[in-house]
Amino acid sequence: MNEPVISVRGLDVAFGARKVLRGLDLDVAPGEVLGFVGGSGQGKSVLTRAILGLNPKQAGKIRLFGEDIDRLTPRRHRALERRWGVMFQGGALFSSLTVRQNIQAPMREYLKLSQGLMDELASLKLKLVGLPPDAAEKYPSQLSGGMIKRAALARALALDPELLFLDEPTSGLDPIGAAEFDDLIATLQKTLGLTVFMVTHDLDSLYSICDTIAALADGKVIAHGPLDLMLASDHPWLRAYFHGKRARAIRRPDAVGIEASAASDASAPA
Ligand SMILES: Nc1ncnc2c1ncn2[C@@H]1O[C@H](COP(=O)(O)OP(=O)(O)OP(=O)(O)O)[C@@H](O)[C@H]1O
Repeated sequence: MNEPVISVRGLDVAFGARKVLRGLDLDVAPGEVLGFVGGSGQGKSVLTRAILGLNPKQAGKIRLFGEDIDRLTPRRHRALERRWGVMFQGGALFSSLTVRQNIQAPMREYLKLSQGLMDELASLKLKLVGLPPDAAEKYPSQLSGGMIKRAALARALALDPELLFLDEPTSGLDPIGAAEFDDLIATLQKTLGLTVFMVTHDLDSLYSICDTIAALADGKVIAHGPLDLMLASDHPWLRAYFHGKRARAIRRPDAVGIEASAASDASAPA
């Protein structure tokens, strides 16, 4: 088996007396599109930030592209950072910079390129995420919610990453916008061969673009596998999540049996 792109073992993260992650294990394989789910406040963002080295951990090992992040020299760590892109919740664009400048921010930080080349690259990234050329000179406050997401995705792709972290990419989008954004992620993943770690509450995204799903509860990954494994799980949180009232609205052509079993489970909490 190929070495995982992300490997987490025995991860503990606490804030004071509050233990958020407790001995968490997770592997993400090359090319995998992982949807990471869990109740609000369970620690999905904390895990993402710990993997990115932005949250200190109390115990455990995190390996990225086979490298133990605790054993890297600052120079090696910086080289590794260029191999991933992050789209933070809400986009987190720099409000005082134009879209073009936002996309070029990682290039300025990590690469030494001429302004002309950075302009060409920024135009390319805009095209890649389906934004019109005139979006380049706009400020985030002049963009719609959907355009902000696309601009944030373009910035996450600025350094041609192999690994993409997405924190609730479709939140706040209307269903059509969310479906278009899912399609965009799926297309980019295939054409660029990305590994994707996506925190989401969006059941449609899980059904339509994720190869596997990992669920977080009580500080641990309680299940990790394809959708069918999640649907078959007896874990109360997974049953509530995948067979609750909201889940029943989701229809798949091949899901007759699943829907029948969900419909019969009238007692499952939403
Ligand atoms: N810097 C911090 N200091 C103290 N507590 C924190 C810090 N960051 C996160 N927490 C706590 O850790 C817990 C997990 O937060 P996190 O944002 O990871 O949840 P989440 O699963 O991403 O939730 P949501 O789905 O609502 O975004 C919360 O109780 C939060 O208050």
